[in-house]
Amino acid sequence: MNTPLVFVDGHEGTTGLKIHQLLAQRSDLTLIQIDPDKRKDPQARAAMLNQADIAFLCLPDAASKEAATLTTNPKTCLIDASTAHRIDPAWAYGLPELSAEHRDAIRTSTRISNPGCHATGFILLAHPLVKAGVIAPDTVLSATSITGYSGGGKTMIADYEAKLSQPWQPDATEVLMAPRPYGLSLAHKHLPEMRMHSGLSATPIFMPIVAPFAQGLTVSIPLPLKGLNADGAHLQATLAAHYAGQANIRVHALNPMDALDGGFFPVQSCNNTNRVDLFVFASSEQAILMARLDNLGKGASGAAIQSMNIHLGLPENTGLSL
Ligand SMILES: NC(=O)C1=CN([C@@H]2O[C@H](COP(=O)(O)OP(=O)(O)OC[C@H]3O[C@@H](n4cnc5c(N)ncnc54)[C@H](OP(=O)(O)O)[C@@H]3O)[C@@H](O)[C@H]2O)C=CC1
Ligand SMILES: CC(=O)N[C@@H](CCC(=O)OP(=O)(O)O)C(=O)O
Repeated sequence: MNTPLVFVDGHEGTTGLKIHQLLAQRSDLTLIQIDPDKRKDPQARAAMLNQADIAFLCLPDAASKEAATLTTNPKTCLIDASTAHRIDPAWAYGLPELSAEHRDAIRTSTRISNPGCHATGFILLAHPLVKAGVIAPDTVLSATSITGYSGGGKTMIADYEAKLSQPWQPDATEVLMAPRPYGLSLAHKHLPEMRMHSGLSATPIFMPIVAPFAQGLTVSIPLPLKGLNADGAHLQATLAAHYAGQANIRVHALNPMDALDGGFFPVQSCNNTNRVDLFVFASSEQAILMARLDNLGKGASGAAIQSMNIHLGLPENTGLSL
């Protein structure tokens, strides 16, 4: 039997390597590889892209856009991990849990854009509440996201790991040992998709924070309840109803104090899974919504493989646990 041919453009990077590792174990696909000396040669890449049934683009934005123009075979399905096509209406947005239409678009489109890691958490929290009319579309939501340094790809990983392994150079390590807020130009690259795929008309205020651990991410959205016409129980029930039957999304009970570790929220508990955990912590006046995921799992490689499985009509097993 012919199995689908799968090519990973950028397979030596963080996202590409993980996709490769997860797919190498599968017998229902055939991985095809580019000559390592030609991995950035447009002609060699074009040949691989047009031979593949599925091509993952695990590249910087400019190289992803180039890959899209190099792909002329109408049968090749591109799954792009970069930011390049996430608000392009010609591309399906690879978050199948948002709606039946999203899942259908992933199945039928040959252009699929993989969501950003921070955006995945934010949109999974905000979309159902906007859709249900609990949050008005013109609300200016704010959000923070704490993430491990692997979210910054090879360069950031090398920087953290070189410096953290040099305790004899306290000046270098001390800066990285503290969490580092960024995105302070208020123009983080995930904002357009966060707004569009949540159904918001207003751009959220978003501050990501990178911290000295490799992997794991949690997005938090603070929400005043006054004027919302909803209490914490209603927020939790709305999320639970929206994601009922979605294997990759776990909506926790309201105020799950047992999910905390001595009162502290464990940011890394979805690591090495393709799962997102959603939480509502609420008092009578305020709520904090939280989404936890593995930035390399459901935030990148896991989500991309899930989209491939849906597109090919295969079981949704990504090789990561749920
Ligand atoms: N890391 C993460 O958690 C997430 C990353 N993403 C996105 O996925 C994409 C890949 O990210 P990530 O894996 O982290 O990045 P990395 O920097 O780890 O890897 C990118 C890879 O692309 C290669 N590359 C660069 N230009 C070209 C080119 N013209 N042709 C072929 N290969 C090229 C690089 O080569 P070289 O090895 O020579 O540098 C590198 O191997 C990015 O767009 C990123 O924003 C999305 C979600 C999460
Ligand atoms: C720590 C760090 O730098 N993280 C990256 C997000 C990683 C990611 O999701 O990148 P894509 O937008 O390409 O999907 C950032 O915030 O820019």
